[in-house]
Amino acid sequence: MVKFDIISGFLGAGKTTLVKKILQSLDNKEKIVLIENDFGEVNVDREVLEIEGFEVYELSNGCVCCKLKGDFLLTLKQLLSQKIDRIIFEPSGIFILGEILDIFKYPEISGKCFINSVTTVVDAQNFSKHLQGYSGFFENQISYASSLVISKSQFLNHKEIRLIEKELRRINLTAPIIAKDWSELSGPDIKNLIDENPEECTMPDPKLFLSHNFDSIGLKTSRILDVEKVENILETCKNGGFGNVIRGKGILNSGDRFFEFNYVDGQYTISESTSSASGVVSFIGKKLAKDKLTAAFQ
Ligand SMILES: Nc1nc2c(ncn2[C@@H]2O[C@H](COP(=O)(O)OP(=O)(O)OP(=O)(O)O)[C@@H](O)[C@H]2O)c(=O)[nH]1
Repeated sequence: MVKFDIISGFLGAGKTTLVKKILQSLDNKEKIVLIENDFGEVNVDREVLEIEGFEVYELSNGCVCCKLKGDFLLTLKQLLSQKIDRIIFEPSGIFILGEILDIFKYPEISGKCFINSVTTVVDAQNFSKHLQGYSGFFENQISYASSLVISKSQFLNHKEIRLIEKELRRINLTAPIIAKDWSELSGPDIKNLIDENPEECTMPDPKLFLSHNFDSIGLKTSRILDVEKVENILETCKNGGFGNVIRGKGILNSGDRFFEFNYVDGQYTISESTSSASGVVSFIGKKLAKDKLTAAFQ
């Protein structure tokens, strides 16, 4: 039977970062494929993961729990006709697990594949903001996790982390909670996350409905943009000049090198990229000023 591992978490929580760590920790004799679902029109994560040499199937411009559910079923059927051992699935940050469970009841899927784990990444830095602002998605993702992993814990003190753990335990009574700084996570820590779950995955009531009324914009650009220019754009995001930007990411060309940017709720980083597939940008938020964002990058 093919193992199906879900790495869930809200926008910008750290799913792709954890997927990379998981892939580096798993037995390299296993044939593993990835399904990346991005709410935006352009799938930046695919570019990031393919650089690392992994086989990635992309589902973009919507969420597999609603608009892309049919595409998800087709992709799954196609993958299960091949000889593989494990599928790692990174859903969009606004994914509702219950909405795809019926797919795992079809005999052609259930006879070949089972949900092995649901790991939810919880962003420590934005915990209160996400809990208050997007509680439907946020609590749903936490409550059905078989493991919870706190990301960006190094930005908070011990007491703040304990409070987050307490809140997580209120929402999910049983899942192990991992709050270590990710630079200290060992290979076995990561492998245990998805393969040693003490509890069987508890499956949610599939009737929960949450409206995906988020805006997104995906752009491809051949423009040469230097880092300072992109810093200015991200500062404008912070100040609300492009609407309410929740998440932004991209790979760009500064002329002599490629760089990646990551924007999550007012914080951003810019780092060097090994990608040669540059010129991709994606933003998700509410009431986005799409024309202004397009003009900034194109
Ligand atoms: N310092 C630090 N940064 C982290 C950690 N986890 C994630 N990040 C950063 O957070 C940003 C978002 O991480 P991703 O892994 O792309 O998050 P994601 O959940 O896949 O984001 P979506 O694309 O919205 O689905 C990146 O800049 C990461 O480097 C962490 O534990 N520590």
